[in-house]
Amino acid sequence: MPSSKLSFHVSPGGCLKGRVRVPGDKSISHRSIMLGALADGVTEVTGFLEGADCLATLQAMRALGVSVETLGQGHVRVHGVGVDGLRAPAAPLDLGNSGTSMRLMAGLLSGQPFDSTLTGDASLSRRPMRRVTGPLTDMGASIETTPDGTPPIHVHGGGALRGIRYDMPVASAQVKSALLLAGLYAAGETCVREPAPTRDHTERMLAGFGYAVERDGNQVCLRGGGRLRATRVDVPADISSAAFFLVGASLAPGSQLVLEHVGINPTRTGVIDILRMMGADIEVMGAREVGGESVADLRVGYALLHGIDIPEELVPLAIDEFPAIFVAAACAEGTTRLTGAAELRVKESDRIQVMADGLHACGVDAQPTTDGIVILGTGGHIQGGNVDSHGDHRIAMAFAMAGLCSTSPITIADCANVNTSFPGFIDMAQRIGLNIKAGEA
Ligand SMILES: O=C(O)C1=C[C@@H](OP(=O)(O)O)[C@@H](O)[C@H](O)C1
Ligand SMILES: C=C(OP(=O)(O)O)C(=O)O
Repeated sequence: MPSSKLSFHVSPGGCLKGRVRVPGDKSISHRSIMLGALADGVTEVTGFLEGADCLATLQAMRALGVSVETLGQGHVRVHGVGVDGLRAPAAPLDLGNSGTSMRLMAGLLSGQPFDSTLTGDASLSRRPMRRVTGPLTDMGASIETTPDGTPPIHVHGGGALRGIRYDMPVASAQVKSALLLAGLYAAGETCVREPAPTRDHTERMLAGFGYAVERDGNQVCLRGGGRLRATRVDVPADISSAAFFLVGASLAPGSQLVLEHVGINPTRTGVIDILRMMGADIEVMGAREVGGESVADLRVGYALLHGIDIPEELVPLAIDEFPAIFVAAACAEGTTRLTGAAELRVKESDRIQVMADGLHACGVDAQPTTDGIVILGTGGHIQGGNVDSHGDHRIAMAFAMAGLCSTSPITIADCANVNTSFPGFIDMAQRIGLNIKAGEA
């Protein structure tokens, strides 16, 4: 039976208790492999996310001639080949479900002397790529998408890149990172200006690999032609995965949970701010610096949540957490309004429409808008129902948490892609008290 038939079945009730460390940060894991590959020397990565998305990046790097050892339990050793050491791949690079892999690799491959093709699954093949191919073309790259601007992407290598100054029309860390990676190969300076702060892991990690990056307000610049020095990367637990349990524990009376060693880079903590504005009881404990990134343990207990108008400036800082936040809003007292989040429509699914449909299936009044949603919280429980995740990992895990505030079971279809970002989700969720089972639909 195809794995897309995997479904989750959540029974109502229960609460979340204990201490857990969710898997490694997806964004940092991707970058550790890419920069490790381009560095001189051997990079040791610990805490690496062994989910399908980051493994797609790892396989792509192997196909480009980089030796990458997977030593178990998130320990990966990357034998860097230097900025000029990649080799032409023998076949198209299949990046599965991973937008980050495709967009960052498009930048990286634009600077190579060989041709390459990037493909993905049905979801990735619908996602917009002109946001990277446009500015890469301005840098002198020869790069094509389909006429719709979707994958596959064909990169014709061998051209000379030149640095540009680019004002991003959308706040996207993937676009910023793609241009910085291409900028490593460009003559002169590449500068990217963002309309609002987005995750800055690329800039931080480049600095960790000894590459000079200048940051000034909303602009980041680097000069091409430098080299990267291998280093150690300790990947913190992914706040985007922790977010599901922050929401679940907030919704279920009796919950008391500690999420260990979570990355709390300020460009990622919008979910904590938003949930606290809604009344959540979240404590950041023992904040510390690990390899250029901040980490902390997060304690979360049950709290009565209320609806809010989500400040637009928090949107890029919580962009992947909205499916979970919508579930919190559905169980909260009063109305929650989100605006300025049209980007949610071009993720692994149209997260505004798919969440609205799922919430309707659970009896919640949720009105999608062009750039957001209005959710009328029930002030307690929602109904159960049958929800379709459309193969979107974050939708599947968000509705799994909804079981903690539903009156009857919730069945969620098409959940296999949870493995892209959170392998072991079912086991960990069961261990801390969620009444969830996975099965073939
Ligand atoms: O750079 C990254 O690692 C990511 C950036 C974000 O995408 P956008 O750049 O499209 O906002 C985010 O949604 C994605 O999960 C990971
Ligand atoms: C949008 C996401 O990832 P990507 O763009 O890498 O597919 C996500 O993980 O929520």
